[in-house]
Amino acid sequence: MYRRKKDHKRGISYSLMLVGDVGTGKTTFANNLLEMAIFPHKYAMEVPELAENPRVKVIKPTMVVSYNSKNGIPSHMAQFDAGREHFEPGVTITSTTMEISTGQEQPSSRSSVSSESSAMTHNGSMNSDKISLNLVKTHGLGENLDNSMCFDEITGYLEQQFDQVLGEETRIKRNPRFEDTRVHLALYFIPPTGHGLREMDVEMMKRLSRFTNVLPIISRADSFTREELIKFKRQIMDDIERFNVPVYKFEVDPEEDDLETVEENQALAMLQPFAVMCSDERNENGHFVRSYPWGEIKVDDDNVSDLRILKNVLFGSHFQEFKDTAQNFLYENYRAEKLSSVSEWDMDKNSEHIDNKRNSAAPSLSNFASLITTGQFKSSNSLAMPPQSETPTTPDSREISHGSGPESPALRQISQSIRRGNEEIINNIKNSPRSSAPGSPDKSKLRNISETVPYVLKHERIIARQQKLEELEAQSAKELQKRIQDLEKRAADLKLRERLLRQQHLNSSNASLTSKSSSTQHVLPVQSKLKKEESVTDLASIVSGRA
Ligand SMILES: Nc1nc2c(ncn2[C@@H]2O[C@H](COP(=O)(O)OP(=O)(O)OP(=O)(O)O)[C@@H](O)[C@H]2O)c(=O)[nH]1
Repeated sequence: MYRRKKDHKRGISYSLMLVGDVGTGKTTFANNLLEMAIFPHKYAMEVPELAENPRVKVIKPTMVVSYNSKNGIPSHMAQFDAGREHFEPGVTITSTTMEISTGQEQPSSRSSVSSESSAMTHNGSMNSDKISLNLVKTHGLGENLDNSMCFDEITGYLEQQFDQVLGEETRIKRNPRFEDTRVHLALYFIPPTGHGLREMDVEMMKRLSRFTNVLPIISRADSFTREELIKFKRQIMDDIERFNVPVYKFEVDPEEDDLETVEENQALAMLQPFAVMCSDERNENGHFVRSYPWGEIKVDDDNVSDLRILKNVLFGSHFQEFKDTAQNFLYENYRAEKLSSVSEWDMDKNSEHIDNKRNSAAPSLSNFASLITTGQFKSSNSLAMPPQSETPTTPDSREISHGSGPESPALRQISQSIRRGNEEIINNIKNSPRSSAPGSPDKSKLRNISETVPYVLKHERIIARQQKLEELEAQSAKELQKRIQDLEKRAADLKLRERLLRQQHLNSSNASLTSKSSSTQHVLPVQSKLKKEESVTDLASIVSGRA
């Protein structure tokens, strides 16, 4: 009840991500989806007029939320300027939060928001009349020669949102203002090539699908004739099957679902991937249209664009389904994986990076291991460097690695016991979160976990980031070295060539001198002989001179 009241007040949170190559129409799509010119185009000369849709209110303006690639320094919460976006290397991720009113008091024109309202009330999935929509956009994907960094950046962002929830969940005292920014659905924009999926599309969608639902979208659908579009859609679905891309599928369960849902999902499955046509232009009736010399097309026309259907799917029929799948399936998988691997990871990393970590002020993961087995931190200053004189309550990985090497049976045994303890604690949290008496060891264990897990996750990310930077540095150093070698080789070649040319030149002048001297009846035989001896390679001329 309390949650519902809160939802009612704040609005149901919903997070969408728009991913795709540059120029695939993400900005135009977002503007059409919200029925207002909210996002400026990258190369637009004029900033569009805002606040055209009374149902949409911007709560948080567009901000950069990614760690951009500049030295790994976060540009977190920097204001975003679409006009300067191309100066940033890699990819930029922005987030815009808006409140969409879905109340019945609004005029019931055919719009995304009104259809969403009716669909949601009809499905019983929502009692609120507000949606707090977080629209995440990626900028710059496909602009770099090597896009792997962009993939990492985007999936890193998605993972970070999971980590934040995981950290929050494990706290004893929750933050009442915590905002869940897990992305429920990513719309992946496929450029209208007419040639199926590219390697980049397959890779990006696969990576996204670990953290969110993925819907492939064909952009700029007006590029195709009806037959071409059917063929292109078939090619894409074939590629999705062939490369096992786990996109969201409109599947049915005939035993569970009612007839209406079965029919609806079957129709949507036939339509997939949705092909949209969008525009910034409006006609005199306020409809978004694309006008061409031969006529005008409405972007909501079902004969040429799936935009209207997609809007209904996003905010109506599958709204709750996307949220549930993202939170109850994808996040739960991630959570279980993370919690069960964190202690093992700790042991491995500690033995591998023992020297690097010794001077690190970051929280030590070995704390996590020790608290799982004992329920106590090694030190109350766990986030700082542990004092040298401190005696740990359990043998931590440092001692183990000093004592008997990383592969010792003791280490394995401890790792197993940590795992068991970890699983036990997770089960305790799941089954009886309130069962332990105040001050009991379980409670202190839980408190310690709740304090540690957020730092463990953060620390893990920092180290991964550091490693990535080191890898990049090593790679660029290698490339630089290779270039230097190439340049040196080329310089040596050029020198050699220059010498050869000089000698050739010398030889030819000597040859002409010889012919002159012979024609002047051998007037200067000694000098010419001496000159030619200076040249090492011109053996023929020396021989002829001597002769
Ligand atoms: N023909 C056609 N053009 C479109 C469509 N949607 C958008 N465009 C045009 O495509 C160009 C790029 O559209 P944007 O919406 O800026 O694309 P984007 O993906 O946001 O681009 P970046 O900001 O570079 O990532 C603009 O000139 C749009 O007018 C469409 O459905 N059909």
